[in-house]
Amino acid sequence: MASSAKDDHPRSVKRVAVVGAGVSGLAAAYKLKSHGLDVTVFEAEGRAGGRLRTISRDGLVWDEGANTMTESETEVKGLIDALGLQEKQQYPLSQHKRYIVKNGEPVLVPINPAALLKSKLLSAQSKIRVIFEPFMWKRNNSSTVRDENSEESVSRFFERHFGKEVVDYLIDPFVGGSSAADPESLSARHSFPELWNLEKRYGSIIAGALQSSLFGKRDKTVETKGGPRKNKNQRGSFSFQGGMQTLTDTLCKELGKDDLKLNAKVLTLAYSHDGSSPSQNWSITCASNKKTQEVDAVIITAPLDNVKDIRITKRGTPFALNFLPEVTYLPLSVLITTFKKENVKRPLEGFGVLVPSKEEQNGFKTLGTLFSSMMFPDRAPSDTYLYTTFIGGTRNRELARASTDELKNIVTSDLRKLLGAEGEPTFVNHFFWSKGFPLYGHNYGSVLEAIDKMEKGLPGFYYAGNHRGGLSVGRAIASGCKAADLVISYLNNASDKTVSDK
Ligand SMILES: Cc1cc2nc3c(=O)[nH]c(=O)nc-3n(C[C@H](O)[C@H](O)[C@H](O)COP(=O)(O)OP(=O)(O)OC[C@H]3O[C@@H](n4cnc5c(N)ncnc54)[C@H](O)[C@@H]3O)c2cc1C
Ligand SMILES: C=Cc1c2[nH]c(c1C)Cc1[nH]c(c(CCC(=O)O)c1C)Cc1[nH]c(c(C)c1CCC(=O)O)Cc1[nH]c(c(C)c1C=C)C2
Repeated sequence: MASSAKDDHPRSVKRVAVVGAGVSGLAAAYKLKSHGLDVTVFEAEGRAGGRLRTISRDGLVWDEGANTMTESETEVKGLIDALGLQEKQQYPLSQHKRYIVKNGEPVLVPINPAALLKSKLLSAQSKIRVIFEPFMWKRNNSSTVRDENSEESVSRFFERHFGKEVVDYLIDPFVGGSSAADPESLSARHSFPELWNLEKRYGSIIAGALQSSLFGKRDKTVETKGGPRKNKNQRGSFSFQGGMQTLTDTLCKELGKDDLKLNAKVLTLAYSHDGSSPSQNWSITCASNKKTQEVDAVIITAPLDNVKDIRITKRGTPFALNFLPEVTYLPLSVLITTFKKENVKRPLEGFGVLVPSKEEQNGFKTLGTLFSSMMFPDRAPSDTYLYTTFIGGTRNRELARASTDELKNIVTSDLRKLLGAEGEPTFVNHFFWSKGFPLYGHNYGSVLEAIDKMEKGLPGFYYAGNHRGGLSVGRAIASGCKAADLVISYLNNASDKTVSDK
């Protein structure tokens, strides 16, 4: 019997390597370790956290990467609970107040039908089109539902349903503020999979969303060991006391120093299983330590661009990754500025303001600004406002690379127009992400296929992170946790196989 054979010959603990100490890699490592496996995380940089990056200096706290996250994925709630981080979760004040610039002025984004009817954001014609979308679809059923395999852009998808103004003043700023991309470059199927499926099922997006949320209410409460629990958190976005990096710092603490190798860029991965044993099929070398490390399975969370640089061999033969398509990356600059409150003449309360591309004609050059110290007052002294402004993305790749001085002038000019911020900022900090975001563009389907092919060709090799299934922190965590589950069942299957082979 399998179990007695196991007891007679206790197997040493299985070892797993995780490449990349961003939030997906750390979440995967935490799950594997909680499962009793030996884990080593290899990180190329001298710090862990990846795109979660918080700085505290001179009484200011700011995030240079992700600023908030949501609990839309069940894995997030599970992780926060397991880490005991609920007490440190910080919900932004007035987070549902979000603004979009129209004709040079910030306009509150309507969050219900009554507010939409009153809003200055859309013309009467567009409002009518939104309200009548469910009926319009029925009339134009055959012409509006697109071919399932077509690679339709986000702009075309929404324009068919709601018209051009909705794309220009709702969709364009929304995708800018959640991916730094523009609606023309994004694939509708991959950027809005839920809406894509709603259209397929119901035709009308609005009718579909209403129906599915009515039915969904039943589905959203899930049974867990601790009793029924809401699947989706209704409280919206959040951060942590001390900023987003609190999450990855806590994960690192749980892992322990020995299990996390910094300045350890992975250079080679060799799969060498010869059929004699299921254990330690993988050898790894990294930059800091040329000594080879043996592991049973590998999870890679490095950006695909970096994966191409790793030399992978399978039983002595190079495993060429030339089938991986080019991923387009979007550059982004993040500018932190502070102003004395008395110098900001029209401050706004809420989450932040987004600038549609159309508003470039009114002289705006930024993508948007988070009202960071309005959301989290403990992030700046009480007489100071701290703002986080984003520049670049698909809208202006060149500007993302501009000097700190040039960007400071651009941000100061936009904040003067939007909030009446007068004079120079009292503090400026600039962080440049040369490859801030992978673009979920029209070739994204082939990226997913290539990831599958890579995993199929390499036993015990799994890929996770924000290139797969979503850009958000929550999706990256979910992806890491899924990869950890796959490793666990791969190792269990391998052990069962050997034991029964005996
Ligand atoms: C400016 C900005 C703002 C954002 N805002 C938000 C937000 O508000 N809300 C939200 O939900 N999401 C936001 N995101 C997205 C989110 O932060 C990321 O998608 C997520 O953190 C990605 O995590 P990851 O683990 O997949 O990748 P990463 O964080 O990129 O981690 C990958 C790690 O792999 C390492 N690595 C690369 N190559 C190797 C190698 N060969 N060997 C070893 N290590 C290697 C890298 O150094 C890196 O640390 C934002 C991102 C940016 C850039
Ligand atoms: C203006 C540029 C950007 C702002 N944040 C980001 C950019 C590029 C990056 C970003 N923000 C979010 C995500 C996760 C996306 C996801 O798939 O969930 C990313 C990659 C969170 C987010 N920010 C906004 C929205 C609508 C979301 C989705 C989650 C949520 O609703 O909270 C809006 C928004 N982003 C920025 C501003 C100023 C802003 C609204 C006023 C900055």
